[in-house]
Amino acid sequence: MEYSLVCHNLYALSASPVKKKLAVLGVMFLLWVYMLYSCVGYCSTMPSLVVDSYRLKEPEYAGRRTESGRADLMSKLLPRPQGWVDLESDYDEPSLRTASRDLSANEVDVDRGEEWEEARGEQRSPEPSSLSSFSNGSGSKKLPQAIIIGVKKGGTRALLEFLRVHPDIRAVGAEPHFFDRNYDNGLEWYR
Ligand SMILES: Nc1ncnc2c1ncn2[C@@H]1O[C@H](COP(=O)(O)OS(=O)(=O)O)[C@@H](OP(=O)(O)O)[C@H]1O
Repeated sequence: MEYSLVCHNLYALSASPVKKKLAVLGVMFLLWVYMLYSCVGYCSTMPSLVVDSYRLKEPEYAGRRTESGRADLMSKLLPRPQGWVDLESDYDEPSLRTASRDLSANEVDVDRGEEWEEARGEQRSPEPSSLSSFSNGSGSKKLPQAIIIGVKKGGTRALLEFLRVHPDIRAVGAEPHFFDRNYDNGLEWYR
């Protein structure tokens, strides 16, 4: 069909100036359609940049602008490495907790991935109160459950920032220097 149209346009070239212009326009239109067609085909072969709503069910988008929301999103988007150590201790499902703590049982990761995601989803909803209580000072004061110790320039800040991404981990903003500078202030100060 395109071939006959082109022939027709070529024939028209020898007719009159108006027909010549129409013929040129026709050829240009065909070229434009061809380019558009090629472009659409090329775009459809590109990998999609839209994050698959993979496991991010609609209601879970709520709160993505909060710190815990961003962290939750990151933890869902980043693949869990083999031998992932689950630092949380308050998940209800004992088998899941055992699995995530067992560094040698790498094979359970694949099978338990879905359970892990589900457990996280269930645990997230009552979560915001903990962070907000931390920021407004209304939360209970506790001694730390983990301490990062390292020499200067040993990468402790990087480790802290990686851990801080986890929504269930809270960390003080600045280094408290309890053991070297504030030990005399006692545990009450440390809380
Ligand atoms: N994974 C890894 N590999 C190599 N280097 C790393 C890594 N993580 C952190 N870093 C570098 O560690 C430096 C910061 O360490 P600290 O956070 O312990 O510094 S500080 O003493 O608390 O100020 C800092 O080095 P400088 O940029 O030279 O200061 C970081 O770039």
